Amino acid sequence: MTTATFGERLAATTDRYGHLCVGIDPHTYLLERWNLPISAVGAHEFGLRIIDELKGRVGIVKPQVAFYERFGANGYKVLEDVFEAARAAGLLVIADVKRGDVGSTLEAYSEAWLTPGMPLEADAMTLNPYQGFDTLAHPLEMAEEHNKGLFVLAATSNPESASVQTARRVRGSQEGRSVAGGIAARAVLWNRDRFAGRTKGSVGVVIGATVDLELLDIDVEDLATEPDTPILAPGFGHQGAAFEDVRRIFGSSAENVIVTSSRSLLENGLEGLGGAIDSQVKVLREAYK
Ligand SMILES: O=C(O)c1cc(=O)[nH]c(=O)n1[C@@H]1O[C@H](COP(=O)(O)O)[C@@H](O)[C@H]1O
Repeated sequence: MTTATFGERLAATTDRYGHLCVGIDPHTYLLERWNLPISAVGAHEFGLRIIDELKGRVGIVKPQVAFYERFGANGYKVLEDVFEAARAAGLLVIADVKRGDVGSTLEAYSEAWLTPGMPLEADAMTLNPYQGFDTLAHPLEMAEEHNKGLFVLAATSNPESASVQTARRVRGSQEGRSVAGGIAARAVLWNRDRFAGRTKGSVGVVIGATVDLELLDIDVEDLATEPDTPILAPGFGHQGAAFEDVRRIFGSSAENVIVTSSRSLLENGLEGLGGAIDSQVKVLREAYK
């Protein structure tokens, strides 16, 4: 039996559980609100309790590594446990690491997060392509080899991103596409090349739900051409985008969108988390009807 690609596993997960992905982001103020210590131990408890609460409700988690990394070696140790618990619970794990560097160094990052059997193995990782899309050669090959996924930052949700990502590239004397649009186009091309004949690609892009797609000149329809390009979409909830607008924002690509949500769920405390998840799942179910 051949192993399913990341894109296929992602589609099976969203078919079963819907499009919500819960971000595991143990901010200091959230650890305080959850009555947990501001330490690796607190971040450990936080992650495990969220995973417990998610079982059977949601299919995808996205631990934000920075909140663990700040506790040094202990932070990494407990992150390994959080990944293991998530995997044991049958969740797809997206390591939110946003790595980017020269190609030879990025190879080591991708070995850490994408190699089967490594302590920090995840199903997918986030990558920063702003040293040039071609620096991603190693993670792209490694993801294909191990049936992993990648999410490449294209149009990020933060307001500061526009100054870089809306910039137009110049081709001869012609104004070309936006920087973000160029990144998205490369991901689409990669999927067409490497996943031809499949319905889903495994190389996704990050497009914030808060961005102005017209200004960026990104046509999301291009991402919904088989093999579809998955979209990791932060910006819902705390950053201002409304969950009910997912179809309006992403059009025919909405089927391939992972709706990620962290603070707007986690601010409800452990007692309120289950209810908050259920209500976001319900709103999304309506939006996808
Ligand atoms: O890659 C990401 O997940 C990401 C990309 C982006 O453009 N914007 C963005 O907010 N994120 C991450 O998504 C999460 C958003 O958290 P909330 O705003 O609390 O839902 C954080 O972990 C961010 O690091």
